[in-house]
Order: sequence, then C-alpha cells, then structure tokens
Amino acid sequence: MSLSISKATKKFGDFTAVDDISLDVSEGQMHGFLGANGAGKTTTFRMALGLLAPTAGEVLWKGRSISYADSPYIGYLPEERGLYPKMKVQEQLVYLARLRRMDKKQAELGAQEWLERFEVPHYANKKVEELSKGNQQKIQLIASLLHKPELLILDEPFSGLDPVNVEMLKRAILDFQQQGATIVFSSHRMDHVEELCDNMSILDKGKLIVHGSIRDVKRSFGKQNVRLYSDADITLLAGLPGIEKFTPQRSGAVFRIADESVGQLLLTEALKLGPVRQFALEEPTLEEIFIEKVGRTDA
Ligand SMILES: Nc1ncnc2c1ncn2[C@@H]1O[C@H](COP(=O)(O)OP(=O)(O)OP(=O)(O)O)[C@@H](O)[C@H]1O
Repeated sequence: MSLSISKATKKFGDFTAVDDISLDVSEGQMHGFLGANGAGKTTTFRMALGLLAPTAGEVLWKGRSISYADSPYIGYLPEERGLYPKMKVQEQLVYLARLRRMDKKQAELGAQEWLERFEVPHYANKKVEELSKGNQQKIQLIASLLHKPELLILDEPFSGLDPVNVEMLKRAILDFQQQGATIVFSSHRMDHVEELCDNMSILDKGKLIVHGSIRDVKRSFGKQNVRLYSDADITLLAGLPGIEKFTPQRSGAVFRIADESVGQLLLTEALKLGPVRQFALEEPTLEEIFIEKVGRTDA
C-alpha cells in the first residue's frame, strides 16, 4: 500500500476530531473522501501530510511518515487557499515549484503549459488577488501538481468553480492520475466521487463508516432502485411488500427495493395495471448510501 493510515486518532483537547481510522490507498488509485462538514476530512489530510501530529496511530507514505523533506513528491491543495495574494501568478507558481526542488526552466515551461491548458495564460503577470475565486482555484491546483508529485492530496478541489471549470479540472486530475499519481480528494459532491474514483470512504463524526471500492460499497448496500414508467396509476404499487421508498416522477416512479426479487414482483403487479413503457433495475447512488449511513445530505 502506498498511503497507509493506521488507527489514526486526533484529539483537540477533549474533542475527538478523527477517531481511530484505518485506510489504505494503493499506488495509482484515486480515492474519494466524503463526509459532512466537520467530519474530520481536513484533519486527516493534515495528519497525512505531517502538518498535524496524530494523538494516536500513524500515517505512512510508502512505509514512512511524510515530512518536509518529501515535499518534492507530495502535492497538497489546502481547503483554505494557500497562495500569496500579492504575488504574480507565474512568478508564484515557479517560486512554489522551486521550493519543491523543480528545475527553474522546467517550472517556467510547466507553469505556462498549465496556464494555457486552463485557459488563463493572460493572467500570468497578474497578482493572484486580482483573479476571480474560480481562477484562483485553477492556480491553486497548478501549484499543487506543477512539480509532478507522486501523491496528490486535494481538499475540495472543485469548490467555487462553475460547471465548465469543474469539467476542466476533473479532466486534468484524471490525466494526472493516468500518469501514475496517487490521488486523494475530499468533496461535498458525491457525483464527483462516483465519476472519478476507484475507491472511496465516508467519514462521520471522525469515524470511518464506509470504505472500499465504489462497486463493493454499492453491492454491499444491497438495496436497488427500480425505475418504472407506465401510463397507469402506479402509486398503488408503493404499498407492496419490500418497497422502501417511492419517488414519483413525470409519467413514472423510482422505487427503492429491499432486494432484487421485489423488482420482479413490482413488474408483475405493474403489468396488471397496464402496459409498462420502461422498467430498469438501477444500483443505488452514493448520495442514497450517504443519506442512509450518515442520516443527512450535507456531505
Ligand atoms: N485546530 C483545531 N482546534 C480545535 N478543533 C479543531 C481544529 N481543527 C479542526 N477542529 C475540529 O475538528 C472537527 C473536524 O474538522 P475538519 O476540518 O477536519 O472537518 P472537515 O471534514 O474537513 O469539514 P469541512 O467539510 O467543513 O471542511 C471540527 O469539529 C473542527 O471544528
């Protein structure tokens, strides 16, 4: 395993922010970290990066604790933005890459390439504080990966971005993974985790309550959805045994079912009411799993 969090606990006084969590992220994986506000995501990242000492347990990268000496191999996009507001964009990117021991010429070329890729080359000589929040976020992402780290930790990389920029950054992060990087990111958007990640975990009040590959997490949840479209009044079907939730849709409904056999019963009963135009068994979304496990939606 390349990133290994082992029985890590962090207390602030009497308050336990992270409670005995163990988690492994293999080399080259993209891992999504979900959790409500205050669940302990940032605290876990800070422990992983050696910025906070765990109260108990340890966090290892390739078998060793991360220290300042590893900064050439590690990239971090912090939640509170960490750029110098008065420094010019290009100058700042090169300065930060140089701190991580990148060659000056390479850093200059790399910064230019990334600014072009993110469609902001005209901001190279502007001060960071003159940029919009979304554009500052692009610069922050470039700063975290310009030096080509092996491990990239991103704390809410997509916050404050419009949908077009979200797609642009997603693509860049995926490409970076394809070049071999190990990436962990936190997000309040479950669809982003669903789309980008191999593995995921959910933190709730400092505890790791779900952990695994997205496929396994969905399978072990057991429940499925049935999407059923019919012109008949299918609200009658909501009361069948094994139906856990009924969500009406235009000319149809989505039923949460306890297991697959309920789907067949639902189809049989729906056909008795009239022709069925569409019937599909769907796996649960991460959002449904999150709501059920954490009990609320504010991931
Ligand atoms: N330095 C600190 N001193 C005291 N309490 C802290 C400190 N840092 C974090 N906490 C507390 O630890 C808990 C976890 O915070 P953390 O920032 O790790 O959560 P998070 O999951 O990243 O939340 P968010 O999604 O809101 O960013 C919170 O209740 C927070 O108030």
